[in-house]
Amino acid sequence: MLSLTELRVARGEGHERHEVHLPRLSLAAGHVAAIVGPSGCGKSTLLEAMGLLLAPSALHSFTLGTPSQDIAALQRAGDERALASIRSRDIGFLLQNGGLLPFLSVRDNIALPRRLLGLPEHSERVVHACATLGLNALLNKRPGALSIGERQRTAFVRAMAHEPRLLLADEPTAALDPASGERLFGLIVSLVKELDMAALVVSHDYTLVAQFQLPRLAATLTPGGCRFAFAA
Ligand SMILES: Nc1ncnc2c1ncn2[C@@H]1O[C@H](COP(=O)(O)OP(=O)(O)OP(=O)(O)O)[C@@H](O)[C@H]1O
Repeated sequence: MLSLTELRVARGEGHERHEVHLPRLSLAAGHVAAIVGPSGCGKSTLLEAMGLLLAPSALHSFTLGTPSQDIAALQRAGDERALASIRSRDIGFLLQNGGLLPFLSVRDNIALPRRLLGLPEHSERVVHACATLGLNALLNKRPGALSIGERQRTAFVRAMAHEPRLLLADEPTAALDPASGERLFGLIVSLVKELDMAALVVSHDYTLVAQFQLPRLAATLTPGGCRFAFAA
């Protein structure tokens, strides 16, 4: 479902340059992996590169979906149109700051990805996710009137509303209490199975990562950066 080799992505310049290296990653449909590592090692950078928000400095191969799309070839060819289409249709991104549009209600923020793709607005999975995460009473509010945890839950539902092939979530439980965090992790794991998608979740919550038995893509510091590999 997702297969990638030799991804390098750099942040900063000169002696502040920090390079993230992912030698290989393979994720089967229906699986979730956690990205773990110390603050500043490059977890968000890795997620942004895989979400096609940040151009890699090197990439050998990157395929996604069934039938598979050759993302590395599109990047080499500079085919921005095809990459933008994959980004909006096949990838769901939950950013660390939520990234909700402040002038839209919770309902409209969640509806936006489906609207933009011309999909029917009603989705049983979205209705179920809103109910599971306790968002039903908040649907008419704007993000400015929500707590950070409520924004995070809304951003999660928006990221999965169009049923992407790949879900990328940056610390989705950072602002949640333990019970809400567990509900959100449970929902991610069950949705990913149900929809045969793949997901990468950056998390500092090792208790949840262990509880859901997620494989860990862990950081090792290297001179000038950091390398990610599955931990034993
Ligand atoms: N826009 C940017 N320009 C330059 N350097 C950046 C930028 N964003 C991040 N960095 C640097 O890149 C490195 C990796 O940052 P990144 O945010 O990916 O780490 P992280 O592991 O997600 O950290 P955290 O757990 O604190 O969120 C850090 O050294 C950071 O200072």
